[in-house]
Amino acid sequence: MSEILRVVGLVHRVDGRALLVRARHHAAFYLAGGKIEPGETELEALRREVVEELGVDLLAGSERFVGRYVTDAYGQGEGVRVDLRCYSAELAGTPAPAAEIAEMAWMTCAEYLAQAETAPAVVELMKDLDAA
Ligand SMILES: Nc1nc2c([nH]c(=O)n2[C@H]2C[C@H](O)[C@@H](COP(=O)(O)OP(=O)(O)OP(=O)(O)O)O2)c(=O)[nH]1
Repeated sequence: MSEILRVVGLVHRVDGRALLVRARHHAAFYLAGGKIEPGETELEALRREVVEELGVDLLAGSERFVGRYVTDAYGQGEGVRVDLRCYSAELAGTPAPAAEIAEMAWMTCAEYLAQAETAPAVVELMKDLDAA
């Protein structure tokens, strides 16, 4: 049976590079963020996940919808899709890896595409950001 995960992701760019995270036990970097819990708005989920993963809050009112990407989910079994809603936002402090995040990195589109492993939705997003 096919499943679709409703996920929200943070698009935060400085000097042309996007902030990406890599969770423990995963090879690919992707957007900070995660599944939207029942009853939560997309921005509530984004804020909760960013605080958890990067130890920093979003600057209230700075959030902007960037785009929605429906692709195969990264790191899940066959037939699992992700519906990734992406928002840009300013951060109210300096991000640092926390909780299940093993490391973070700042990458251009070209640097992301050169990674040995990538997340399909992030490939699409990075190409769109590069073309904009
Ligand atoms: N945070 C995030 N998740 C993504 C992206 N692209 C993508 O396919 N995903 C998938 C991976 C996960 O299956 C799911 C996000 O779930 P989650 O971050 O709440 O993680 P989780 O602990 O529930 O999932 P799991 O890693 O234990 O399977 O969306 C992305 O850019 N950012």
